Amino acid sequence: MDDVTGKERDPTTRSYGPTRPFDGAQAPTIPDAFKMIAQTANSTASEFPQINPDICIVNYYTNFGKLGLHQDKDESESSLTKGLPFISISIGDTAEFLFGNTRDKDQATKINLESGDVLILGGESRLLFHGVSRVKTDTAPSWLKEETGIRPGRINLTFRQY
Ligand SMILES: O=C(O)CCC(=O)C(=O)O
Ligand SMILES: [Fe+2]
Repeated sequence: MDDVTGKERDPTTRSYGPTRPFDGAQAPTIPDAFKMIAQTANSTASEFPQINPDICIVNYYTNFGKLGLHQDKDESESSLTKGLPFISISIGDTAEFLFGNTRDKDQATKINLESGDVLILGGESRLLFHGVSRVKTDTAPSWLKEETGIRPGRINLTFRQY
């Protein structure tokens, strides 16, 4: 697998760079094992191009966590024009995930993203509005809690190519 230097995202300016904004630390590379999972998932969605991820955003949601409807459009113009997919992996408690063509949550479609679910938005769906309306308390698989001691809440990883 190619060794692509990771990028850090500055949530304030919504831009990507080689270093972490608050302390200047170099962005680490994405572990090969993580990349492998993302790229294997990517290859099952054969209608979308294959990416070589250089960004992995990790979001942790407590059981009160939410994320408003938004579009992911901070990646390069070329990446967005080509509709390069992002691959999202959910771990822990189930999320109620919304997506739609506008920012209006009343018109959005609601699905559950359970632990282990993979969601891929690419091609024409790359710029869909999406967000998390709630995280459902104590819905993580019991084996996951027992084997890892994962704390309550949800972890989401999204892999992208800048
Ligand atoms: O947590 C999720 O499922 C979505 C995360 C997301 O939309 C993002 O990081 O841009
Ligand atoms: Fe997003």
